[in-house]
Amino acid sequence: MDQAEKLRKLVKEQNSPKPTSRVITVTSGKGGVGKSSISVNLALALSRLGKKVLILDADFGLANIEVMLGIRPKYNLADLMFKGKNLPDIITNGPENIGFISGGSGIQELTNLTKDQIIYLINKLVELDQTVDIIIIDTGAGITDSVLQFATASSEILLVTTPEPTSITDAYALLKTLNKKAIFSVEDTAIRLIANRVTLDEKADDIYEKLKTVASKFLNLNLDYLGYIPLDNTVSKAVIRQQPVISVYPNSSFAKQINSFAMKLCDTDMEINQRKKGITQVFLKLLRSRIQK
Ligand SMILES: Nc1ncnc2c1ncn2[C@@H]1O[C@H](COP(=O)(O)OP(=O)(O)OP(=O)(O)O)[C@@H](O)[C@H]1O
Repeated sequence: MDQAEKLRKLVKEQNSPKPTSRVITVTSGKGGVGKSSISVNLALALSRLGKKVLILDADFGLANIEVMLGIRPKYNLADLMFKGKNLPDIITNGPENIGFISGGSGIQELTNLTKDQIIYLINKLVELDQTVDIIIIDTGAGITDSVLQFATASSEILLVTTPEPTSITDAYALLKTLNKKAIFSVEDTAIRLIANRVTLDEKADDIYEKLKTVASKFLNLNLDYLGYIPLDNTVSKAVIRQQPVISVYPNSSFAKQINSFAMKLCDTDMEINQRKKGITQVFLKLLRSRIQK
C-alpha cells in the first residue's frame, strides 16, 4: 500500500465524532471584498448573542484579521500539527471572548502529514468541536484549490460580493467551479449571499436576484440572501484603530447590518442543526479531497 492509499484508509477509518460546532465559511470569488471585516465583526456579534465563537484564518500570508483584532498570535495551526502544540497554545484570545486561530502554513501542509500527525490533529479538532459553538473560517481570496476545498467541505457558506461587475462574475465563477467538484453536495450546503460596500444608487437586492437566477438556471443551485452592507467609512477607520467596527462604531450602518446578520444566523439554528457537521468533519473532508488529488 503506498503512502496516499494508507492516508486514504486512515481518513476513512476515523469515526465521525458527535459534532458540536457550527462551521460558517466566509468566501468570495474576488479578493478584497470584505471577507475579513465581515468575519471579525460577525464573530463578535455572535459572541454577544451568547455563542462561544472562534475564527480560523485560512488566508495564508495575510494577517488582516490580526490587524483588525489588534492581536499577535504566538503559534499557529502548523505548530499544532508539527510541533506538538496544544489547542490553548494556538488559540489567541481576541476581544469579547472570541478565539482566533491562524492557519499559518498549516492549511498548505495538510497533504504532508504522517499518520500520527493526522491522528493528533483530528483528536485536537474533536476537542475544539466540543468547546466552541461557532467557528468562522475566513478563506483566502480567489478561486484557488484551498478556497474551493474549504467551501466544498463546509455546510454553510457566506458568499461575499461587492456590486462591481467583476466581483459578481467572480462570485458566479466560484459557484460554477464549486458545483463541478465531485464531493460538493447541493443538499448539504447552504449558500448565502452578502452584498458588501453597496452605495445608495446600487440596488443590492437586484445583485442577489440576478445571481440567484443564473445559479438556479445554469447550475441548479439554490442561493439564499443574508443581506447587504452599505459602503461605510467607519470600516477603514476601525482598521486604523485596530479594533472591530462593532466595538468602536456600534451605531454605524455596517455594525447594524452585521448585528442583524448574526440574529438571522441564530434564527436558523434549528434548521442548520440537522446539517451541523463540525470542524472535525470539515478537516476530514479536506484531507480526503487532498489525498484524492
Ligand atoms: N462595507 C464597507 N464599507 C467600506 N469599506 C469596506 C467595507 N467592507 C470592507 N471595506 C474595506 O475594504 C477593504 C477590504 O476589506 P477586507 O480586508 O475585509 O477584504 P477581504 O475580502 O478579506 O480581503 P482579502 O481578499 O485581501 O483577504 C478594506 O480596506 C476594508 O476596510
